[in-house]
Amino acid sequence: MNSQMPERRQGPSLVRGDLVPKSTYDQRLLDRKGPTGWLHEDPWRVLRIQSEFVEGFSVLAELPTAVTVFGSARVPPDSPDYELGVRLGSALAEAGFAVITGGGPGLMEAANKGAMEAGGISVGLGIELPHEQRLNDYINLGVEFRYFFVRKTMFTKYACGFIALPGGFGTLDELFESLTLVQTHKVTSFPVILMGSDFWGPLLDWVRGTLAETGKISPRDVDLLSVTDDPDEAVRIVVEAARRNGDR
Ligand SMILES: CC(C)=CCNc1ncnc2c1ncn2[C@@H]1O[C@H](COP(=O)(O)O)[C@@H](O)[C@H]1O
Repeated sequence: MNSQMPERRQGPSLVRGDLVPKSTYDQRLLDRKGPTGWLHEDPWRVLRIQSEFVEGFSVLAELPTAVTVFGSARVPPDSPDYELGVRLGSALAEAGFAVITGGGPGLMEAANKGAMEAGGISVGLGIELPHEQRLNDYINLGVEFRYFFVRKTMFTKYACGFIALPGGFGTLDELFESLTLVQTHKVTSFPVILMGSDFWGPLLDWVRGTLAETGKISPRDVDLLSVTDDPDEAVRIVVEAARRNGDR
């Protein structure tokens, strides 16, 4: 063998001759002049998604049993629905539940406000949006996510029930995702509660009428939803389900 041949050990491998690269792994790692296109490629995204799960699980794993509250981002503080959200957040906190919301304004803020004012744990799981936005002021534990689907896992994993206040597409998306998880037994003994009977009434009529009557859902599926205007009643439903599930 030619002892003049250049040789390099690279971790577990050995390269000689023309295969010896001009730089080392460390040099390339520390080189700030390299291209950055890989930041936007899928293998790197997968790592970023993984890190988001790791961060979310780490921050939330030691929460007490929580209830996730969904609701409109657009409701102003002087509206009756905001007031309902505050009362709901307080009632949940007084019953010992952490309250998880999407961390935004409107009814998310209302539920966080109620929870915080009642001395509870008020959690905001924020999402990066195209327009500037920060977590609301009534959160004592906040996590910001890049990916909607990672955040949605956190809404479910740490909660023992979902409560939907009035809302638009975002709330409906979260409500129906929750219902599908319950319907398909991906989560068990999980109450899904609608608060605001006037607001949700027409949707429920359509669920009972059109969906059930045309066989798109089973008649029993209608019972997966509870409706109330009373925060204490919502808490009672969650507590009973949590007891059945052995959560508390
Ligand atoms: C004023 C405005 C559009 C702010 C958007 N800011 C938001 N911040 C955090 N979560 C959000 C936001 N918009 C929608 N969501 C998610 O979707 C639901 C509300 O959507 P919507 O307003 O009902 O359809 C919330 O439960 C929340 O999880």
